[in-house]
Amino acid sequence: MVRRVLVAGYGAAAYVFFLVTFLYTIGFLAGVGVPKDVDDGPSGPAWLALLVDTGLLTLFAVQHSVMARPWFKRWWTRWVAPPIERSTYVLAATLAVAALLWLWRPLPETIWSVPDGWLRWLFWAGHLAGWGLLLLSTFQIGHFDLFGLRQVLARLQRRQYTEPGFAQPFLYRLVRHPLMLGFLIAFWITPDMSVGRLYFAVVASAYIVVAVRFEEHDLVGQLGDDYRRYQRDVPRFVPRVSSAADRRRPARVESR
Ligand SMILES: C[S@@+](CC[C@H](N)C(=O)[O-])C[C@H]1O[C@@H](n2cnc3c(N)ncnc32)[C@H](O)[C@@H]1O
Repeated sequence: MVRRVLVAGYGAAAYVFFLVTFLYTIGFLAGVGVPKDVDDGPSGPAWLALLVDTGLLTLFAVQHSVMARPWFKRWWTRWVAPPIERSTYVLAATLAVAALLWLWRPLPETIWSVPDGWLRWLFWAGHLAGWGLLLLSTFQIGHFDLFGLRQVLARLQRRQYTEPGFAQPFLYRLVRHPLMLGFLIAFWITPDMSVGRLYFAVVASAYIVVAVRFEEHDLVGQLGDDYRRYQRDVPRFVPRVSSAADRRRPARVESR
């Protein structure tokens, strides 16, 4: 019993840590409500800022990509118990983000700044819509599974955990990667763009384009022709202009 409670506590702590860091990241990129944002930090030569920032982004990319691969999961679940595997992944990813937020060096020169007025509000609305899309997408494919909470809860209740499986709810019938599209929108639609923010957006967007290829490679491995059909029918990031009836009709993918 004590062990199961500890497992649940670990999962809950990892989730809370993620949530706080995620909210801080929104403030960090928006430059609102946080003590250190993307344009704050120690001043120094531009080459040093680029070196440190590239290292931090690379750390996140490597952690995220390697630990998400099926071969890595098979390997490390020999040591990490399956109920806490996802929470440990979330913890590692959050630590990599926290390091980035903490150690990021600014390049604050302005690239663009939308003047006060309706256009600036429009940019803010677009920016927030990106974060909203991201959050909504997590709920469409199982928010609490994605962040490891249902796994530890099942262990606490001595239930067998079953993965939610491949889903095609509304957003996933429009594009294959709505969650990543949310990130892209939040990175690029911003009323104030500095050199540092632009560098972040360029590198993070390039990483997203590469990371979804790895993810799709794994999904083709798991689902075969069903996923290939989904790839053919549903665009990667940019929704097709089609009728509402088309969108209601899911591509034929059975389960993961
Ligand atoms: C961080 S989520 C990102 C999902 C997707 N790339 C997106 O941008 O919306 C990554 C996890 O979602 C899973 N996944 C991707 N598409 C899915 C779908 N349509 N239904 C359920 N899980 C999905 C992947 O297998 C992976 O474990």
